[in-house]
Amino acid sequence: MLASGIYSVFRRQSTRIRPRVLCQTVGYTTSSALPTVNIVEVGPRDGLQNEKGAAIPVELKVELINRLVKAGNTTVEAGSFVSPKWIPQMAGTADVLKRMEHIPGVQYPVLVPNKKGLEDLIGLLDTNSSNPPLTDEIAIFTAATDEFTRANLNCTIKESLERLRGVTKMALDRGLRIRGYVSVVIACPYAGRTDYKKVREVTQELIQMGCYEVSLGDTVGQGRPHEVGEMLEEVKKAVSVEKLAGHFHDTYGTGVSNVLTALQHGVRTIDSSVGGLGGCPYSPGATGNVATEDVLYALQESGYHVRGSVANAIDLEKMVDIGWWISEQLGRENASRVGRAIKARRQRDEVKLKAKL
Ligand SMILES: CC(C)(COP(=O)([O-])OP(=O)([O-])OC[C@H]1O[C@@H](n2cnc3c(N)ncnc32)[C@H](O)[C@@H]1OP(=O)([O-])[O-])[C@@H](O)C(=O)NCCC(=O)NCCSC(=O)C[C@@](C)(O)CC(=O)[O-]
Repeated sequence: MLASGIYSVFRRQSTRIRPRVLCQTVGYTTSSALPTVNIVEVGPRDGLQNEKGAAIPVELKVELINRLVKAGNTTVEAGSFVSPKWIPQMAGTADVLKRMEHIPGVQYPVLVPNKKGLEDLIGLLDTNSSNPPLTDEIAIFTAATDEFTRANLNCTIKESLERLRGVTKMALDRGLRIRGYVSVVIACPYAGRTDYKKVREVTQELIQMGCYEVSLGDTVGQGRPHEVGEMLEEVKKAVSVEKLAGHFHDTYGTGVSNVLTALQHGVRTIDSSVGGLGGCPYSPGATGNVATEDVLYALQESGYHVRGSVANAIDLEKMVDIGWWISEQLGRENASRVGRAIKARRQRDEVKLKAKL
């Protein structure tokens, strides 16, 4: 009964995880009949890549990833094999992969922009025949406007897709799973409002190349819920909603609303970032991703089940601790509203307890 329950929930996610491995390794159970939401924790990549100032030590990145997995996250983006001249904070991703814990059943995708990044990753995998492997998943990325791809990848959309065709072929030949990203799906910092038809075309191309899923990025964090809904309905004309994920930055405070809208439109995978870490190096003024804590709180008792490995969930209280810990380590404000509220609640509880003693 339990096993079939687990399998029926995970069958729809068969491209994301392998149920049998998962059951044996992290001992998940899920009897929930509720629709299951997958969280892709992007803090260690999308979050940290945008931190200004001194280089973030490898040890800190490793500790962040390990803590996130202990809190129940089952997909944690671990870094990028990009040019350190372009994104200095992602230097050392190979060392991060080598030093962090690898829990069977947990996915640790890494971004690669081009063949050079993929060759570096494959070189690393070839010299580390660990089981489980250091990673078995890459994420590739492009955008829905030429202006943004020029800023982010130094080429047009068409050129980026041509490059990515070579990357995906090589990755699939190597047995790696591929996740795709399309940035600026609602608005672009350089080109204004995005044409949703372009989002549809680019998403479709990434799926045809072999991505098992494409994450649609409101990179600027400017999207309003109705716009997210309109964009998704356009993309769904060409791509099945099971293959779509939502990636919302929270610049205008619409992150959680946009997550809920995406779920209403059938999306079941959401990217988010502990403590709301991040921004986008090529989207001036954009804040971090919607905070994972805020998403978890919004989804409690909402009719959705969030998949995770701690008591069959992601532990919100532990995520709050991590959000505060990493914010302090980085000397930044904690951007999670729920993180701040829960800390205040804990302080009040402590005062009440002391008063009773
Ligand atoms: C793609 C390039 C390299 C083109 O940049 P380019 O300058 O046109 O590339 P190039 O081929 O001329 O190479 C320039 C130098 O970079 C090196 N290089 C080249 N490739 C690599 C590599 N993979 N790893 C390490 N080094 C690399 C290459 O070897 C060379 O070194 P040099 O000869 O000058 O010493 C550059 O534009 C780049 O690295 N862009 C990455 C940008 C990036 O990582 N952006 C952030 C991630 S996307 C994002 O955050 C959005 C997302 C996914 O979260 C969703 C959303 O929110 O919308």
